[in-house]
Order: sequence, then C-alpha cells, then structure tokens
Amino acid sequence: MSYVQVMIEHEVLSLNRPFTYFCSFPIQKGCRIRVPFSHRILMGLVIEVSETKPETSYEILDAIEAVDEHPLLNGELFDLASELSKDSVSSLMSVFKTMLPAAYKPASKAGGEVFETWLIKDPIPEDELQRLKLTKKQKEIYEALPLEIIRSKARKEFSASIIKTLEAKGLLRLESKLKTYQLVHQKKLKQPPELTESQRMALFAIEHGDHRPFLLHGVTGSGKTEIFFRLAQKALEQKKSVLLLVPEISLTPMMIERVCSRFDVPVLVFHSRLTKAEMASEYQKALLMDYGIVIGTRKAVFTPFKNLGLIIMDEEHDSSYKQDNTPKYHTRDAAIFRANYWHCPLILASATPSLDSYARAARGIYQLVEMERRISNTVSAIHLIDMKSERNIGGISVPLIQQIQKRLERKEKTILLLNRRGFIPVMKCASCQEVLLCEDCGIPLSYHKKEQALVCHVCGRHYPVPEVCPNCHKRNWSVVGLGTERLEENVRDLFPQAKIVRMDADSTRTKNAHEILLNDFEADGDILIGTQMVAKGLDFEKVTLVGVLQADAALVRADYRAAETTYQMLEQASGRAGRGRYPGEVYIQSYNPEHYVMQSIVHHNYLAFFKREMNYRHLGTYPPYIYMASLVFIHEDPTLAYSMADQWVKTLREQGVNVFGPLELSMRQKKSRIRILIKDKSIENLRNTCWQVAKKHHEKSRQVKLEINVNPMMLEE
Ligand SMILES: Nc1ncnc2c1ncn2[C@@H]1O[C@H](COP(=O)(O)OP(=O)(O)OP(=O)(O)O)[C@@H](O)[C@H]1O
Ligand SMILES: [Zn+2]
Repeated sequence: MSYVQVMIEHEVLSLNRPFTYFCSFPIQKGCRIRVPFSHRILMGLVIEVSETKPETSYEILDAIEAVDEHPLLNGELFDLASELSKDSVSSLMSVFKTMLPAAYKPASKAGGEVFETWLIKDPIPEDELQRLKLTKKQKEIYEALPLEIIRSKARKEFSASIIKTLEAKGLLRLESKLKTYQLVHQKKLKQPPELTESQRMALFAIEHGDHRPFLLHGVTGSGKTEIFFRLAQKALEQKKSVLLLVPEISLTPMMIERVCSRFDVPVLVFHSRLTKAEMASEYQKALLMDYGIVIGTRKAVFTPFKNLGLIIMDEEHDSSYKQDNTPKYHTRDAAIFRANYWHCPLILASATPSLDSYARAARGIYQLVEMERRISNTVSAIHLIDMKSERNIGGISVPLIQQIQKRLERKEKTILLLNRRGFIPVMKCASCQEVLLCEDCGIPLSYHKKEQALVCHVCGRHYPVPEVCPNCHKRNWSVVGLGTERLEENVRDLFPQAKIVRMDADSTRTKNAHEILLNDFEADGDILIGTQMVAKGLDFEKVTLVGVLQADAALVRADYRAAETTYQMLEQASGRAGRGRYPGEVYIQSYNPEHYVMQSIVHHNYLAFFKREMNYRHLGTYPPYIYMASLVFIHEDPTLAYSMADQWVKTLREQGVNVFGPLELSMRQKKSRIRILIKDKSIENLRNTCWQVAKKHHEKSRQVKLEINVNPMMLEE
C-alpha cells in the first residue's frame, strides 16, 4: 500500500502538476497507471511513491491498476524531462510523451500491436499423451511443432484447426511476448585504417581534454567518423554504451552499415520510420542492454542507458535536431545534460558548425578541435556560374552540362542538388497572373506531375489540377520554376542513356526507401538528383562532380539564419565531391555570385564566413548575441488572435521587456497565426517571461492557442 504522485495524460499547462492517489497494489516510479479523473478513467505516469499520506486539500481517490510491471523511465530521464520542460516552456507530460516510444505513451487510446501470442510446448509424460487420444494427424503435427512458436505462424504453417484442438487439449500453453526485431544484420568485420596525422592529433586533443563538450570542426571528408569509432572502441572496452546521433533518417543507413562492419556489439537503431512495435522493441532492448551502440535521430537522445560512456552528435548544425512541435527542445541541450550526468565526453561534430556552437567554442564554453585536411588530400575546385549571363537548358547551365557529359564518359558519378521538390514550384495563370494557393495555409501550391496533383508543401494537402483558372476562366497555366521532379525529366532529355536516381521527400515515402535509392546509385547510378538530403553525409568514392542549382534561392528568405543555412547546405553539398582517389569539381549556379556566402564557399573559408555573419548578427541583435523566443497566438478569428498578441506586447513593454510585433504569419489549417518576438541578454529572464505569459494566458483564454518556441531555429514568414 502506498501513495503515488501521478502526472495524468493530458499535455496542457493547466494540468502540469501531479495528482495524489492511494494505491493498493505494488507500483514503482516510472510506471504507467490507470486512475479516475473527473468522472473518467485516464492513464498517467507515476512520478513518486511514498508510504506516508501527503497533505492534500482534496479527497484522495484509489488508483485503478498498474499498466507496467517495470519502470519505463529511470531517475536520470526524469531529471532530464523536468529540465527540458522548464527550458522549453512546455508541460512535463508533453516531454514524457516525446521521450517514450509511441506504444508506451501514457494515453488512454495508446496501445498497438507490440505484443504477439506464442505457443509453448511444455514437456508432457508419455502416458498423459496416450490418454488424450490424438488422431494420427494431430500427433504428427504435435511432434513436428518446435518448442516455441508464434501462434499465427503455427496456424499458417501447420493446420489452423488442429493447432486449435491442441490448444484446447492443454498441450500448448499461450504466452504473450514482446515482438522483437533484428533490425541490423551482422556483417564481416572490417579492420580499422591507420590514422592520418590530422586524425591522430584530433584524437589526442579529445583524449586529453577536460569535461567541457568538444566541437570537432573537421572539413568534409576529413575522416571524422574514424575519430568517432576510435573513441567508441575505448568506451566499449570499458563496457560502456555509445550514443551516436545523426540528424536525418537519410543518414542512418550509411551510419548503421559503417558501425556494424566495425563493432561486434549490440546495435540499436531509433528513427521515425520504425513501426510502433519496432520502436517499442528497441526501447525494451535498451532497458536490458548492458552496453552497446545506439544510433538514431533526435529521439535516440532519450534512450535509457545503464552506463553511458560517450555521446557523438554528427552534423551538429542540422536544424532537424530541433523539434518543430511542442516540446520544442533542441537535441544538443539534452545531449549536454546527459554528458554531464554520466561524466562522459560529448562530441559535437560538423564541417559547418552552427554559428551558436562556433561562438561558444570561441568563448571557451566548448573545446575546439579542428581538422583542416581531407583524407583524400585534395581540395575540390569550386566554380561559380553567374546565371545572369550564362546560357542554360532546362535550368542547367552549359558548363555544368559539359561536365556531366565528361563524367558519363569517364564512368564517374554526379550529384545534382535542387532544394525544391515537385515539378513546378508555383502554379500561375499566364493570363491573369493568379497564383493557386492552399485554402488552409494561404501559400502557393506546387504542381506534382506524377501524382497529377497540386500539393501544399506546408500541410501536405492535395488538390486536383483545375482545368481553367478559377479567376479568369482561361486555360493558360504557365510553367515557371523548377522542382526536382521536373529537373529529372530535363536531365533525362539531355542524357537519355544515363541512369538517374532521384531522392526527395516524394521518392522516399516508403520504409527503407533511402537505403534502396542510395544502393541503386552506388551500384550503377550515374546521376543522383535531390533536395538538401543529398547534400549531407554521403560518402561515395566515385562522385567527382556536384552541381547546385538555384544556390541562392534560400538566401532571400527573411529568416535571420538564411545565410547560415545556405552556407551550410552549399559547403556540405560541395563536400560530396572528390572524397576518394579522384579529385572533385563543384559547379554552383547563382544569380548573386558576389554574395559573401558564395565567396566563402569558393575559398573554402569557414572562418571568413563566421566573422562576416557574426558581424551582421551583432548589428541586428540576433543570436548568438542575444536569446530569442517566439510566441505565436493561434485562432480562426484573426482579430481575436491579434488582440491577444497586441495586449501582451503592451503588457511586456510596460515591464521593460524587449518585445517585437505583433506580426501576422501565414495561416495553418485555416487558422490565423500572430507572432510576437522577445529578445533578452539573459536566457533565464527570457524563460521567466515566457512562463509568465504561458501561465497567465492560460487563465485568460482557453480558446486562443499559444505556441512558444525558445531559441527558434527559424523565423517563419
Ligand atoms: N585513416 C584513414 N585512412 C584511409 N581512409 C580513411 C581514413 N579515415 C577515413 N577514411 C575514409 O575517408 C572517407 C571520409 O571520411 P568520413 O566519411 O569520416 O568523413 P567526414 O569527416 O565524416 O566527412 P563529412 O563531414 O563530409 O561527412 C571515408 O570513406 C572513410 O572511410
Ligand atoms: Zn496547406
């Protein structure tokens, strides 16, 4: 018998506190529990268990039942959750739900096919078997059955009716077991290569460093992965686990392959494409694992460990490390927390570190380790193509076409980057200039040829293509702009013999699609066309040419990080060429070749870019010089949302807070969104202000939704 503190399943801030229940059954902290709550039965998570009755002003009700036998979260993860909740200004329950695999979320409706039924053949004395009088067929099948088998499999492979009979006669016992998966195939192990001089120096610096996080700034192709592996090897030798974070699902297959061909230890994988049951199975394995390697995207940072010895965050600059929806946490912050908890090294690695991280390294908050040479010892030549004067066919400049032709003749490979999917980015009427917009979001729709549909790239809604313009009723659609789907067609027209592989959000919807496409390209592909996902991490020896189309498209965004993200994308894309024996060349098509982003790329000069960009951030008072939070008020009625935002601007201004807005953003799902921005030199002050708004807003209005983003990675328009 005990008293338990329970956080109930709802994520709202008004319920962001524990409720007390009386518990007549055994339960541990970190288990889910069913409890009565205002005339309903809800699921919750036990955050404390005590023998003594706590002081409460309300009647203590009886909890109904335990859902888990063993805790899903340990003490460390509880502490991490409470820190992330405070820091991201979101409810503790929203953090728990993000941490746990979907199948284990505390939610009444949760569940899923995580368990499957097994048949167990317990030993039975011969005379007992005689007494049951089995037919010849029944006996045959009984004897043929293995000691343990999944029930559905047994029914399919043998006879469903006979299996049923054997169950009824008590010869087969039913047992419910967690579905497990062998996601990773073991391969022959590879021997580690001899380290280069610059790798040895970097490794030495890390092994002789102190407790602060490391920022490993190594140019593309400098062999950072080998550094990870040497460090991992040491941790594993001490029987400690290694957490290896990668930004995007597209990078996991390559990393899994590399890890599995080096280490003969358990490897667990977490990413968003796993099914509910696979995710739950990996999580259960982690709870039981003594030591091993965990590879994964954002969510992997919440893996439970018995003993963690090393955290690596590869491509640390990538914006997918920040979660878009509540809780809007950054994986880096969670990684820093865990490294502190386990007193283990944290390696933030990138060829193009985020400005935030590099600035921190400059101030000594991180330890900077640099690798300036590529393994191949080559430097790719960067050619800027001025599209204002250069002739092009289907969006590809003549010099780039000539280079692709050369690669085809030499049986080398080309990567073409165009960061826009679909066929035509904007559907426009050539007669009246009408642009077709998403009804829910108010942003232009893209034409996707294969699907014969107009698609909103924000909400994903599909629309049929109208015969005529809804405005002027003429049939005169203009085909302006270029998406990856159309680029593929154009390249096919130019090089009909080439084998082309296209990788973008449309071609990678299905499970394992990334892996299949990349394998295709590596095997016999000539040209890989894709969005920013082809710019990252790929390591193919035969790629000697990279072409970037519309390199400055992303520069025109109003976001304060537009230059930074463009720089990172271009430098990363350039880095895919010339990684092996053959030197690489990069062709960047730009309308603005004098821009400092383009110039820094040409000269492979990160530091020049960093200094210039920091200067602009200083002038505009943007991060990393200050901290920033965006508060978005959301409602169908724009005037209601606006007045709410406007009141807060006035109130905060009276308190001396540095606040900007209100500003109307594009709609989402037919709802208006009004944003205010807060800037502060102190992150604590900024968070306090946000919490103050969040709590008061909640008391004042339940109708207008408020979304808070502390340290947003991007400011939308
Ligand atoms: N010491 C070494 N000797 C020979 N080859 C090596 C060595 N270290 C790494 N390599 C090879 O060099 C290539 C580039 O290494 P790696 O992929 O680790 O680069 P990286 O620094 O992660 O680059 P990026 O930031 O572009 O992803 C790989 O094919 C790797 O196998
Ligand atoms: Zn939309």
